[in-house]
Amino acid sequence: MTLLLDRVTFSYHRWLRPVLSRFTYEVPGEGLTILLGPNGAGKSTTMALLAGTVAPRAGRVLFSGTDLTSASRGYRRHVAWLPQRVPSSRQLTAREYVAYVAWLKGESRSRAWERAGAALDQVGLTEQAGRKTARLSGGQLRRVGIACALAHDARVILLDEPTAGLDPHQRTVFRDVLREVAAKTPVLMSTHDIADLADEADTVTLMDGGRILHHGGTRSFLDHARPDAAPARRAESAYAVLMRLDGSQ
Ligand SMILES: Nc1ncnc2c1ncn2[C@@H]1O[C@H](COP(=O)(O)OP(=O)(O)OP(=O)(O)O)[C@@H](O)[C@H]1O
Repeated sequence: MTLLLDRVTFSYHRWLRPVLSRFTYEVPGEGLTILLGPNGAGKSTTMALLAGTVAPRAGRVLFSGTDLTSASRGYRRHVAWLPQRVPSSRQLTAREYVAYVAWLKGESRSRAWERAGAALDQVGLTEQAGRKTARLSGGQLRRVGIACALAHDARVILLDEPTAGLDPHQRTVFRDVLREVAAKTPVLMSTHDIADLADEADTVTLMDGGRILHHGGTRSFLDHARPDAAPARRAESAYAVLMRLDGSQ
């Protein structure tokens, strides 16, 4: 699997300045990649382009060499996508919601139902499986969204801030799930939880202002930390140094 933004230019409106301009980025083909950057850096935009939910104004989005503009329907089955805001439904229970997404992604009805139960169990929501999603808390709804991303056999998983709004215990549960999932399927995940997740990641991408400031193995990212940074603060320090926030450059 290769997933690549090739010299992509994108703006939300024709008259607005592009968020990304001739932007090239390839999602690593294995393991967990975390996408870091300040608010407004372009992370969600990058992920939405990779998920095929928005189209570039120029350039190409290539999945294993095929341009998405000509193959979007088929492509969406291969990509699992957790958007930043998970819409709730008044009608559907958590299990129905996850099963519906799995069915849309090409699973048979019975398999989608089965997978939905297993995915909700993975994210610790079995007890809420029968509740309408509109009646869940923000963190629970986020976990329903994560379950949707896990409930079908995707070839790449894109998670936009999956840990936002999760309580500390659920973050730990999520980390365990993530480790298991990323061992089999490449995962690209945007996050502000650097300290929590840098240790788990194989690759770290840091972007700002629609540009990549760092892309490489986690160790090479952490090497940017100040030498006096405490071990538990190395990721935060590396981020500050690369973003030139620490006053040292
Ligand atoms: N729907 C929209 N309409 C117009 N501009 C938008 C829209 N969504 C995002 N933008 C702009 O695009 C730029 C990149 O936003 P994006 O959401 O991709 O950043 P981000 O790195 O995901 O930020 P955050 O960490 O806050 O989620 C920002 O300047 C933002 O204001």
